[in-house]
Amino acid sequence: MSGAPAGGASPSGASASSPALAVDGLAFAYPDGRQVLYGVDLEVAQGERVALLGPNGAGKTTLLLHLNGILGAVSGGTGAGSIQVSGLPLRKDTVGEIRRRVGIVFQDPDDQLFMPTVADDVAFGPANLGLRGSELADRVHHALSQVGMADQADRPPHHLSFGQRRRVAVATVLAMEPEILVLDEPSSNLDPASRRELADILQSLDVAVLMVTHDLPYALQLCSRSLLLDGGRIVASGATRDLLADDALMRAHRLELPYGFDPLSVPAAPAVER
Ligand SMILES: Nc1ncnc2c1ncn2[C@@H]1O[C@H](COP(=O)(O)OP(=O)(O)OP(=O)(O)O)[C@@H](O)[C@H]1O
Repeated sequence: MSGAPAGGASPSGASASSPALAVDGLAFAYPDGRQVLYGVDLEVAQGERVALLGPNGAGKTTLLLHLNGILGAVSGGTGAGSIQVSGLPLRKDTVGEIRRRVGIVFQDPDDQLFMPTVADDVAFGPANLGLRGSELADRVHHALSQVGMADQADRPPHHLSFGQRRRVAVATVLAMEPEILVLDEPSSNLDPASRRELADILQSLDVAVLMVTHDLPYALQLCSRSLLLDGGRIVASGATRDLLADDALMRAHRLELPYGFDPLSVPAAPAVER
């Protein structure tokens, strides 16, 4: 969480009372001219978990890649709009701090794991921030403990199962003590037990989450609120249960629940006051 004083802005512009993430009027076209985002507005409150739903090609990944400046104006691209993370605006001079604050867990853990051991991978980011010695070791141990992988610290990542590698990828991001955890399809390719274990881990974390997912029961279980992106626009926003129970909305945007799944029969994730 932000170290800024409650209710006031720090010299960096960060504020503990600001939303964890605020996106305002985000528009973007790829260099080939294809317009993918059209004025996207969204907010994730401190401690809130929000699902970003939408059919293939809606622009979800394109949006995620803007959140830490991989795409967008700070990377030399074109577009419009603004992004703030706990009150700190994304700009060329803040992109380093924004990348620490926005922890993106990509769909393929092997995109994020490249060191000889699990501990080395988790240490990589905090070591780049300047942590050393016992401070670094404690940070690594804590992040691995948060995902139940502390006993695997000395193993090479490629000896782990896919589900374990995804948990380590989450730990690499948690070790940066982010303001918001951004997950791209966290339940994809997981067996039912690994899927449930990851849900338990995500529910135990005290950090805001924005989660792109096609796994609608997962969104319902973990996220009290969902946003629906289609054609580069937020077309619906509300309680996940209400969105999933809206048959006409679901059909209009190519979202389908598993056969026989009734969103009204599942306890909804508790809402966070915003
Ligand atoms: N590098 C690129 N250059 C041009 N167009 C791109 C590029 N990357 C993605 N697109 C286009 O942008 C649109 C949105 O893609 P994006 O991957 O953001 O959607 P998505 O909602 O994440 O889809 P999915 O659910 O399939 O992952 C698609 O039409 C895609 O073809």
